[in-house]
Amino acid sequence: MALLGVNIDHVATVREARKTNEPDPVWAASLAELGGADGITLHLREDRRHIQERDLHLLSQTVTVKLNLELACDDDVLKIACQAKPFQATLVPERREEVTTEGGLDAAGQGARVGDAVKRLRDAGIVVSLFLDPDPKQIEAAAKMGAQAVELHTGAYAHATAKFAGEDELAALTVAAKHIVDAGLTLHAGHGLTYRNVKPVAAIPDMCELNIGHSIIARAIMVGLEQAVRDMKRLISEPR
Ligand SMILES: CC(=O)[C@@H](O)[C@H](O)COP(=O)(O)O
Ligand SMILES: NCC(=O)COP(=O)(O)O
Repeated sequence: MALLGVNIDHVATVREARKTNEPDPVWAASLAELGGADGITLHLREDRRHIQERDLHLLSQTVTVKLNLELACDDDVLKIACQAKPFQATLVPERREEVTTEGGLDAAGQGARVGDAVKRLRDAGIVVSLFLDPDPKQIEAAAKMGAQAVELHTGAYAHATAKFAGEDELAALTVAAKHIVDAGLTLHAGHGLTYRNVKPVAAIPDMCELNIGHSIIARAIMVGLEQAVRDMKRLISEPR
């Protein structure tokens, strides 16, 4: 069964809407753990629009499950990551103007930059995952540069399922997943997954970890975070 990493960015989004001190993503992480989260994910963006360095430092000391830090291949955040030493780092592309992460990392086209980031993180003892589109050349580049895992970007599948389609996108994810596993890398997936579209992705063979944020936090506003996490855990553990 795939592990569930709960992304708590959007708890911080609500806090930053008022630049105050609530709701606290550190509290949210504890509640997510109580609901059965296997991991906590956070994205320290260059523009600090939600998660702040203070959150990362406190979460590094308090989270008792796997802490997964998403970050760009940027010198400043790489330094912060190497000091905070989360269990895992997932390298992602970033554009200041984007509403959320739009595409996968270009590990094939920016091999030197991404490879250097992988090395710095691994030298600090951090497990490294790359957030990639389901594209064979990207997966091959990830394996060559020493990444240990690939998180498949499920955004195209998620967009399609919102229009009651998604079979082609799911097929592309399934083929890429096999490629990742055959290359000796651990298989993760995430982005745009919801209570409605998660089950087919959770059922992809060898799926090890799903990172889900927006949909869980949206439901948590209605039912509470522990319950929202429990509901998602149940879905990913049920057969398709
Ligand atoms: C990499 C990814 O798919 C997302 O988790 C992304 O990091 C989310 O960033 P935002 O929370 O800023 O949308
Ligand atoms: N890497 C994906 C993630 O952490 C959560 O993305 P989303 O569920 O907020 O779209």
